[in-house]
Amino acid sequence: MPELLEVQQLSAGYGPLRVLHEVDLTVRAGERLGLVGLNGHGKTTLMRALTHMTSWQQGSIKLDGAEIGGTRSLGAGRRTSGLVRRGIGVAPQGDAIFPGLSVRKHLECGAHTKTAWRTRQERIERIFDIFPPLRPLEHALVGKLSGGERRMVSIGRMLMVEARLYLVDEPSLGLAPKISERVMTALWDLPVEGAMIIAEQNVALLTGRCDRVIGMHAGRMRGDVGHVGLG
Ligand SMILES: Nc1ncnc2c1ncn2[C@@H]1O[C@H](COP(=O)(O)OP(=O)(O)OP(=O)(O)O)[C@@H](O)[C@H]1O
Repeated sequence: MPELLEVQQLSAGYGPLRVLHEVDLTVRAGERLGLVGLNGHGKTTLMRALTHMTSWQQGSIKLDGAEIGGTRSLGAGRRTSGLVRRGIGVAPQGDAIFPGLSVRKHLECGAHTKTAWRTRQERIERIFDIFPPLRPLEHALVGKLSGGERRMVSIGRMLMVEARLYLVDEPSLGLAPKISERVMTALWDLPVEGAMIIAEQNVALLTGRCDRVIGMHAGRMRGDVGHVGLG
């Protein structure tokens, strides 16, 4: 499989704080990579650096061979919308949802390309097939949903366009074990042509639901934990 994401010597942080230290990482097309590490070791910061959401960064990030990294000393988010258009989809930690909007409106927010907007109805149907509990909640306000349902909305919104690289940050956070397993299994079952990185503290949840798991400790990669996929 060709390399879809190639990260070399990526450092990033916030103000004077350096969180990532010369990270190297390669992800192949079709691969689902689990990123494990304890709280505060830099998993979220790596995902933010891939979308230029840290306050500064340096190092190379190649997406499908094109350089999207480089040195940036100020200004989180200036290139983020361009990177999303280039094919990076994000389900951020802790949902980042709008409590006053309905499930349908959230999913429509994810349809940000012209093609996705034109075909949003069938895309929403597909999300309901992936997460059946959302179907009867189509017009419910997201603020009234359970944690598990909100997580499904957040991931569903990410899936409304075909991304090359999906970044899913701690899908199990705050969820009951059974619901976490359901969400993780749905992620594993998705037919994805690009690649997916799933950050997770609970390595057991990744077992059987990722092709490869890498550890992260104190802002550095800790090598492959192992190939734990089913396929
Ligand atoms: N916006 C920010 N400003 C300053 N420091 C931050 C910011 N976000 C994270 N940090 C710090 O960066 C370090 C790494 O945090 P990060 O969120 O990347 O870790 P993580 O492995 O994803 O853990 P978590 O599971 O809590 O998200 C921590 O020391 C954290 O306090």
